[in-house]
Amino acid sequence: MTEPAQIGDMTFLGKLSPAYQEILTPEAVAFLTELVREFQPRLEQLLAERVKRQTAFDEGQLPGFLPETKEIRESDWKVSPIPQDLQDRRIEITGPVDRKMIINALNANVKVFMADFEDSQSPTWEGVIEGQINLRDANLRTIEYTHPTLGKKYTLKDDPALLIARVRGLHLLEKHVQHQQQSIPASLFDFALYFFHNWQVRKQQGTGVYYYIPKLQSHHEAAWWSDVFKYTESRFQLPEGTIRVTALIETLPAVFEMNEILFALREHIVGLNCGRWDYIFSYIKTLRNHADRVLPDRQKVTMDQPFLSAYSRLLIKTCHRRGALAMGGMAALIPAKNEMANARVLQKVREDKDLEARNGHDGTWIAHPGLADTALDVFNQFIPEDKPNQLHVLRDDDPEITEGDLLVPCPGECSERGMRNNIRVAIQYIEAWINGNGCVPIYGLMEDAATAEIARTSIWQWIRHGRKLDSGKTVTVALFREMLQEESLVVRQEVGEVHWETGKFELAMKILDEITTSESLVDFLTLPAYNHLN
Ligand SMILES: CC(=O)SCCNC(=O)CCNC(=O)[C@H](O)C(C)(C)COP(=O)(O)OP(=O)(O)OC[C@H]1O[C@@H](n2cnc3c(N)ncnc32)[C@H](O)[C@@H]1OP(=O)(O)O
Ligand SMILES: O=CC(=O)O
Ligand SMILES: [Mg+2]
Repeated sequence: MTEPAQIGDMTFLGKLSPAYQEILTPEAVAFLTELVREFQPRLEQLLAERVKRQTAFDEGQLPGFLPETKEIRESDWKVSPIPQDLQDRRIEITGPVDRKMIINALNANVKVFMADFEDSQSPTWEGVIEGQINLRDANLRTIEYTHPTLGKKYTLKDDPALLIARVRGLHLLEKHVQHQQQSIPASLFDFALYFFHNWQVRKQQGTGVYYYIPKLQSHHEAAWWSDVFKYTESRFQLPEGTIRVTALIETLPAVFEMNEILFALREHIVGLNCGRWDYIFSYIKTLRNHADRVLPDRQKVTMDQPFLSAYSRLLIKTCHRRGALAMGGMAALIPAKNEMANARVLQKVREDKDLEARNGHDGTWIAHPGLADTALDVFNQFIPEDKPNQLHVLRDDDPEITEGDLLVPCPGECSERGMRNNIRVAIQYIEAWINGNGCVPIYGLMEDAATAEIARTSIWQWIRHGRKLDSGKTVTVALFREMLQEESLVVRQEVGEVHWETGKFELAMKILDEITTSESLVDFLTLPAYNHLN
């Protein structure tokens, strides 16, 4: 156990090595403390609003466009002009803030690297502080890494990709840091430290400080972020717009407030992103009590399903009308080692990216450098090399996208195979996460916090509504528990006895059991899992 340490008004419960103290300087901590004092109380109110709103959905209401903000949706306005270096984002690679991955990502054949403190990062104390060290070194361009056993050296190429940092969601706390005996918001922790240590060097490089913000549920939350940005710029006497942000639209309530979110953040926002995996998770979570909107096997829930197609097309239409970029999402496929299997992966990625580019997205995400050339090839067919984006695609002639289009039930079967697959994925993902690894390849797919949420909430929802599987069995707690035992044996065989014995699989199964059989749906699996993280 590390002894608590005091820096200014903050108490630190995680270790403070000399390298960590370069990040947690008294000045950086003073800035973080100001933000916490100024913004944590309002954040708590916003989180309470989420609960109130969910109660209404649970009682039968459906999310929809807000009558009180009609004027914002219907009037003409645009977001601030997009800075030059953010205009061409046709391919963005994403990945956790691991040192080697950061170098590989910045060297990949992409325009942008989204450095992730969120879905793909398990927030151990070491992970989040070393992530800040790594990003500082990346911005300084001094970042290097030598593999401890292979001796392979990693350095940055001359023209690395543009770096955008994604901070943790508003619901998460950073338990290793306390202000007045209370854990502080993880979002402010990530935001403040990244800003403090990087604005100067980025200014010298002629650029701004760029962020992705995740999991917004309302335009009030966007307004909160806007005030955080304005406070920060004024505190450091920087021009408005030094901070630039792309917001993920990855919750069902937020899709009805895209205009309002852009408007609330109009001085700082440059685009919205279709975070499809959290969006699917949010569709399940928001409509948890709606028996007519239960989702089928997750393999069936693809971007060509009408409700997801409407989401992508409305996001593009809304963004382009307002002068903002409309980023696509993640295909979740990763290269296979076998050549034939890899050809199939690349073909699927090509099809997924083709749909996005054809819809009018300005760029897309990839999970692995091995997919960069394929995704780039597709987007280059829609965006010639001398053009930065597809902002000219206004989709004005499209039929109106209605509330009904965004909420339309998704057809498809709930299969026993799908349920068993969800169980095996969830066990393995939770086990990796509580061991400090937030993104893992499982059965040829990239699994992160968002995709794992779909796996576990699907089962919860199938239990809740007594779904019948293709095998004729009805999904109940007892059936889930029987399958959990059976599938754990499969996982045990797949990962091998040594990994099973040295890993935390039993604990992962216990967490999965708790969050799947609970009467009310646990908001995020990372909340109970965080209690088990160092
Ligand atoms: C829903 C969402 O939020 S999506 C966004 C969040 N998710 C992500 O960012 C996913 C990021 N991707 C990853 O973490 C990884 O690709 C994984 C875990 C899925 C697979 O990783 P690995 O098993 O290491 O893949 P693999 O062995 O094929 O890697 C080959 C090389 O590519 C590198 N690599 C793989 N993915 C990435 C990446 N996203 N960024 C940079 N480098 C990468 C590896 O570090 C490795 O480098 P090396 O040869 O120098 O050792
Ligand atoms: O963050 C992205 C997502 O798909 O979720
Ligand atoms: Mg997400």
